[in-house]
Amino acid sequence: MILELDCGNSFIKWRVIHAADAAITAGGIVDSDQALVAAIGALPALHLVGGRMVSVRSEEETTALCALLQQAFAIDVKVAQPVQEMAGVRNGYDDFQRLGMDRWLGALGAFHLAKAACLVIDFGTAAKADFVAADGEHLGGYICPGMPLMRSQLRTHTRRIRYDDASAERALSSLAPGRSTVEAVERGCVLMLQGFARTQIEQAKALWGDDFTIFLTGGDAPLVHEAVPQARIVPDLVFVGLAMACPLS
Ligand SMILES: Nc1ncnc2c1ncn2[C@@H]1O[C@H](COP(=O)(O)OP(=O)(O)OP(=O)(O)O)[C@@H](O)[C@H]1O
Ligand SMILES: CC(C)(CO)[C@@H](O)C(=O)NCCC(=O)O
Ligand SMILES: [K+]
Repeated sequence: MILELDCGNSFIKWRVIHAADAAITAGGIVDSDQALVAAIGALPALHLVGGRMVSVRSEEETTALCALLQQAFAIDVKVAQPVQEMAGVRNGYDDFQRLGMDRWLGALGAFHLAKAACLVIDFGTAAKADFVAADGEHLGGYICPGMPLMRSQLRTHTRRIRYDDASAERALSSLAPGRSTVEAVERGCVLMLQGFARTQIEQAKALWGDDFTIFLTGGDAPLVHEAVPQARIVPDLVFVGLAMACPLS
């Protein structure tokens, strides 16, 4: 069994796969290193032989997590590293090392699945879009605040925007103009995300006509899907790229 980890800015997504056929045997989302060790440690019949990780956290945090996993489960965890080119995709940043590894692996995974021009839109803590042309050239992309950051900025910098998580969830049963603060904020932020997605698709159309595949990923992708029904939701797109960047055998 192999442990796979996607360490985002707010959450760690993890899963355990079989080495032989990549079948997923367990997985989850946690918000701390300790919760990760506890969740994995609680699995019955665990036989980890290795691990691979993508991290957008600092070098120190990433190294500390690898050490913790070595200590807890006696495994070496490979960390995906930036490269100029892989699997037919060429990194489009002026300095390839600066491109977020989650974005790079998402682009690799998408190009592998589409084998054609693709637009990857990832709605996590940050919202990001990346463009890969049909010849594998990564053209670059965009980064904006995602849903959690937009929400918390509004809460932090206004005095009268306050509401709890349960009412936030209820507010998203519709996107009609809000008749309460929670509805106005939650729906407004979702419309921002949808507008972001639509604008990226317009750009892709200008570049490639109708000849491209749209991938949606990240925890908040479902909030946007109704606005772009032609997109494929691939929640594990970063893991597809991770397997390509860190083959274990
Ligand atoms: N089971 C879940 N646990 C945590 N967050 C979830 C879950 N399902 C959906 N979400 C939503 O996903 C969002 C976080 O997305 P994601 O986990 O992709 O972020 P991240 O990887 O930490 O961020 P980034 O990729 O920008 O660094 C949150 O806004 C949250 O509302
Ligand atoms: C944009 C985030 C924070 C999204 O997780 C991550 O991809 C990152 O830290 N990127 C580095 C900056 C960049 O991609 O230009
Ligand atoms: K992420």
